[in-house]
Amino acid sequence: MNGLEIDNVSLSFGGLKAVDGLSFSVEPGSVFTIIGPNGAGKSTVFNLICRIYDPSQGDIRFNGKSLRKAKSHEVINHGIARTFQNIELFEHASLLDNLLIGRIRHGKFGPLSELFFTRSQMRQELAHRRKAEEIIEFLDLEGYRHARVADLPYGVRKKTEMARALVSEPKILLLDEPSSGLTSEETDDTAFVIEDIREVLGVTVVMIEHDMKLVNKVSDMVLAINEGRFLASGSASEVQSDPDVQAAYLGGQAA
Ligand SMILES: Nc1ncnc2c1ncn2[C@@H]1O[C@H](COP(=O)(O)OP(=O)(O)OP(=O)(O)O)[C@@H](O)[C@H]1O
Repeated sequence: MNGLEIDNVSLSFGGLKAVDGLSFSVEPGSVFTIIGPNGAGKSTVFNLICRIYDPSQGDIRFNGKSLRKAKSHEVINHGIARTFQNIELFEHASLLDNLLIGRIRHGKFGPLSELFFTRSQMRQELAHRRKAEEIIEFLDLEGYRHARVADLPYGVRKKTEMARALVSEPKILLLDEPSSGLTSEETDDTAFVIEDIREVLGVTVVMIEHDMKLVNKVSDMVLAINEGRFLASGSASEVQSDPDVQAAYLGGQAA
């Protein structure tokens, strides 16, 4: 199957089943949102996809190929990029340098060839810069190109993290709570950005999100989980009106 498949995956931390026999699939070209109360296992699912954790059972496939043998740093070579719940950038580097670091998977040269700056390396360097500039323009970040990330407002840093993931030209982008810490105006802007990522760049989006307004606006498909297990899936409104989902939110902290 094309797209991302999570097939009967489990992972425990000591006695706690963080993900428990979970299966779902993500259609290419869609925006797929995972919701669930705090501690439901959402970020653990992302960490399993990105090979930060190894599942104790089950398989994760992307375009039919198992990711189980991939190392975490190789996941990007499969066309999977992500952002984090807590922004993870090189704070003391400029926005542009952070984006150029995000191009690493496209580098074809070994350390020795770095000593000799050949014509093809120059062409590659130019291609990296062009891609970085294209994404800067796409996300309206032109004014911040040379600013140090640590000096940027929170919302812009969040966008920078998205940009850093996008310059790797992923097929699928995992967004961990893209609206967290944003103002409602910035969250509205994020909805447009996500739609453009899908429509203009043709990138599939899988997102973890608590803000139901954003979920309703952009999601083609929503999956609700609780205690690491499947609760419901369907359209945003179907999932939100599901009695099991409502009970899970009432049982825990509301999202
Ligand atoms: N590295 C870890 N070691 C031990 N327990 C962990 C670890 N990571 C997550 N957990 C536990 O696994 C469960 C699922 O955590 P996870 O972070 O995936 O939930 P979540 O749905 O992303 O929550 P939130 O919405 O609060 O971010 C929680 O009970 C959490 O405390």
